[in-house]
Amino acid sequence: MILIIDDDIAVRTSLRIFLKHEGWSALTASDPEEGYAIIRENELQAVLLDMNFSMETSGVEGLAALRNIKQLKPELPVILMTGWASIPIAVEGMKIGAADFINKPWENQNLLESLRTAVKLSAQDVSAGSVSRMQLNEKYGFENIIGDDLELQAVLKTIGRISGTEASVLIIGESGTGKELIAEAIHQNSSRKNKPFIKVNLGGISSSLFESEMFGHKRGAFTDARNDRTGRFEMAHKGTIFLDEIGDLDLNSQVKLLRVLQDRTYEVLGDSRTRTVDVRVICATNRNLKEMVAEKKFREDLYYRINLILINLPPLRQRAADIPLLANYFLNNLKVLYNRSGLKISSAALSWLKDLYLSGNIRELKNIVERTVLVSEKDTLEIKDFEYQIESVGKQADYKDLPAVGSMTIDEVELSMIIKAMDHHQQNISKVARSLGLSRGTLYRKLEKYNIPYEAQK
Ligand SMILES: Nc1ncnc2c1ncn2[C@@H]1O[C@H](COP(=O)(O)OP(=O)(O)OP(=O)(O)O)[C@@H](O)[C@H]1O
Repeated sequence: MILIIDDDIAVRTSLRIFLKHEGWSALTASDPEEGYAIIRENELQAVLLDMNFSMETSGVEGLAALRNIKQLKPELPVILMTGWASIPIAVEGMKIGAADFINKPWENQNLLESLRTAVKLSAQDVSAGSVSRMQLNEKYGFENIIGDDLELQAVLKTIGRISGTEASVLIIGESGTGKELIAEAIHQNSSRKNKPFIKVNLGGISSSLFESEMFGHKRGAFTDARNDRTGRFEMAHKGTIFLDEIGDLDLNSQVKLLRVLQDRTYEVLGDSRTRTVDVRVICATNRNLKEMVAEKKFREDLYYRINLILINLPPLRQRAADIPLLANYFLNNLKVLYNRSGLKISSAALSWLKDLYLSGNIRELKNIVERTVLVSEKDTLEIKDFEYQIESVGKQADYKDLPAVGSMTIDEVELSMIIKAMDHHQQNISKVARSLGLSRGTLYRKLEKYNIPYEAQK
C-alpha cells in the first residue's frame, strides 16, 4: 500500500490510477496532516510526498512533513516529488532521510522504478539476517572476490542485498581496492546480467569530448565527426553503466551527466531528437566526494543522485590478514595459466608480504605475484624472490642494471620503467610521458594495458 500526499487532486488521481494499473493499491491525502493520520493507522510500503502545498513554493512545508514522517515511522521510505527548480530542496530532503526524489512532471517508468527500489530495499533491511561467507558465495557467486575481512564481508552482504534493485551505487576506495570487481558483481547479480556492462573511465575523457563519448554523435555534428558514433549510454541500454573516476568530472560535464541520470533522457550530438535510456548506474571514485561537494568542486545534487547506496572498500593495509589469501588466489590462477602446478609461496614469504606497504592495494599485490612467478624459475617462491622483484622495479635506470637477458620480456621491462617514471614524477602524466618519450595518449593506453593505477589529468 502506497500513500500519495499532494494538494493537487489531478496529481493524486492520476497517480492512484497509474499505480493501480501497475498492481499497487494507494491511499491519498491532500495535505501532510491528513497524511500523518493515514500513516499512523495503516501498514504502508512507501510514501510519495509532494514538496509544495498551498501557494508556498519554497519546499519548506514538504521538508517539515518529511521530518515528521521520519519521526513517526523512521523505516518507511519516502519519495519526494519536486520541480527541477527545487533540486536544492530535494538534496536537503535526501539528507533528512528521503529514499529518493523524482522530478515533476514525472516519467511513469522512473517513478515506478524508484518506488520498487525503495520498497525492496526497506523490506530487505528488515529481513537481512546474518549469513556466512560461504552462504554468500553460494547465493551470489562471489567466489572470485577473496577475503575474510569483516568489513569486506559486510560489503558483500550489502551488494547481495541491493543488486536486484535499481538503486544507484557509489563505490569509494583507494586505487586497486576492487571497485570494478564489486561493480561487476552487482551487475552479475541483477536482472540485467545478460545485458551489457559498460565501463567508462571518466578520468580519461576530456570535457570537450564528454557529450560525444557519452551520448554519441551524428556524422558532421562537429569538424572531426566523420562518422556516426554510438554513445556509452546507448551501449549500456537495458544493462549497467559503470562510471569510474566520477570525481574527475569537471563541473560542466557534471550538469550533463545529472540530466541523464535524473530523467533518463539525452540527445545525440547533431540530432535534436530526445532519446530515453534504461540503465542501472554504478559509480566509483578514489576521491573524497563529500569534501569536493563542500569545496563546490562536485555538485551536491549529483552526489545525492549517484549514492543511494554507498559502498566503502577498505584499503589492503587495513585488512592485511587477507594478503596471504589473495596472494595464494593469484598464484593458483597463474598455476593454471602457465601450467606450473608445483608453484607455491613459502609461509615465510606469505607473512613477509603481509607487512608490505602496498599503495596500489590488491592490484599491486597481484602484479608483484605475477612478476615474481614470471621471473623465478623455482616452484617455491621465497622472500628473496619477491624482494628482488620489488627492488628491480625501484632501481636506478642504468643499462648495467638491466636484468639478465632472458629473465624479462620487453613488456615487463616497459611495465617496470613506467612504474618507475610514475613514482619519480609523482604520477604527473605530462612529465612521465615526456620522460619516456611518449605522447600522453600512448601513456594512458599503456597504463590501462598494464593496469597501473593513475589519476587522469587535464
Ligand atoms: N577481493 C578481491 N579478490 C580477488 N581479486 C581482487 C579483489 N579485489 C580486487 N581484485 C583484483 O585486483 C585488481 C584491481 O581491482 P579493481 O580494478 O577492481 O580495482 P579498482 O578499485 O577499480 O582500481 P582503480 O581505482 O585503480 O580503477 C583486479 O585485477 C581485480 O580483479
